[in-house]
Amino acid sequence: MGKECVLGVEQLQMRYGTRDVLHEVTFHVDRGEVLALLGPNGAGKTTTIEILEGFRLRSGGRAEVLGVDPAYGDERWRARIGVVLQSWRDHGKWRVRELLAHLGSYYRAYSTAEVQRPWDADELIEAVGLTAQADQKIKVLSGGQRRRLDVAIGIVGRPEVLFLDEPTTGFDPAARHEFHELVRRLAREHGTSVLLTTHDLNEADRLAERIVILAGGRIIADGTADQLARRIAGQDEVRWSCDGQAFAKSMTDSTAFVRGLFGQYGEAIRDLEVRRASLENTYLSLVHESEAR
Ligand SMILES: Nc1ncnc2c1ncn2[C@@H]1O[C@H](COP(=O)(O)OP(=O)(O)OP(=O)(O)O)[C@@H](O)[C@H]1O
Repeated sequence: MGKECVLGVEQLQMRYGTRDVLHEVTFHVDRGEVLALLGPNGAGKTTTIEILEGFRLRSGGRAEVLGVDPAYGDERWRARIGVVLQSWRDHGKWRVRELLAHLGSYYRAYSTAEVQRPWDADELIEAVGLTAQADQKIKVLSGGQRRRLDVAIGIVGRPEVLFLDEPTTGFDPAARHEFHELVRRLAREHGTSVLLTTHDLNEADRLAERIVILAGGRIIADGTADQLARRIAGQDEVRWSCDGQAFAKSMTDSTAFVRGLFGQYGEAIRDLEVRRASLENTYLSLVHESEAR
């Protein structure tokens, strides 16, 4: 079965005044796919996401989300997308369950046979790990708990496409782990397509099936973490020790190297370790390469 593209930009351009900040950016996301948009500060990630959310008008090129040009998305279209915005501080007096039930009620009119809207408030609260805080006022929540609430607000309408702009900033490691599980479940079980920006390369590696790297408003890489790693030389690092001496070497074909090593030294080889280039190495190398051009 062919994959269904739910979101895409082609030759996308953005100009602020006389400055071009996006240059012919082209990528797409399939149904149920998690795509991470990475890039240094100022690369154009938020601008791209805001254009796709319909919050910003592009200067050129094409954009489509769920078959609609975001510049002309109506309420029905908006009900099918989810956006995680930063903290709902103005609602400090509301209680968690109360706010989610209230916001969810706006989506009821957009419920369909395939997608029941909104998400039941208690089920949603459990899914984001806020059960113990369900009856607390928002102003007493910790930073990480507020962020979980932001995520709950973003998905209360059971969106088909979810935009997450640096979603786990301020999460403790356990909250981050639970959040990753939630995003995977949304993609796998509910077919939600996710476009995520993050500076946490571990997060991108764990969550995303595909990674797009933007630098200076241009796409410099697009592929799986493995495909990107293969683009940089010396991708694997092999470490071993022999007769009490430690060795380390970077190479492209570690399998052949290890075979040769055992052929030559056999039983004398100890502490063998083979490491694929981390996404961090790959990312730094690709960004550095693009800056040198
Ligand atoms: N409203 C605006 N007016 C003028 N320039 C802007 C505006 N918003 C963003 N920019 C510029 O556009 C470029 C891209 O910004 P954007 O916020 O999209 O980058 P980003 O990749 O999301 O960065 P970060 O990782 O720091 O969040 C930057 O050079 C920024 O200064």
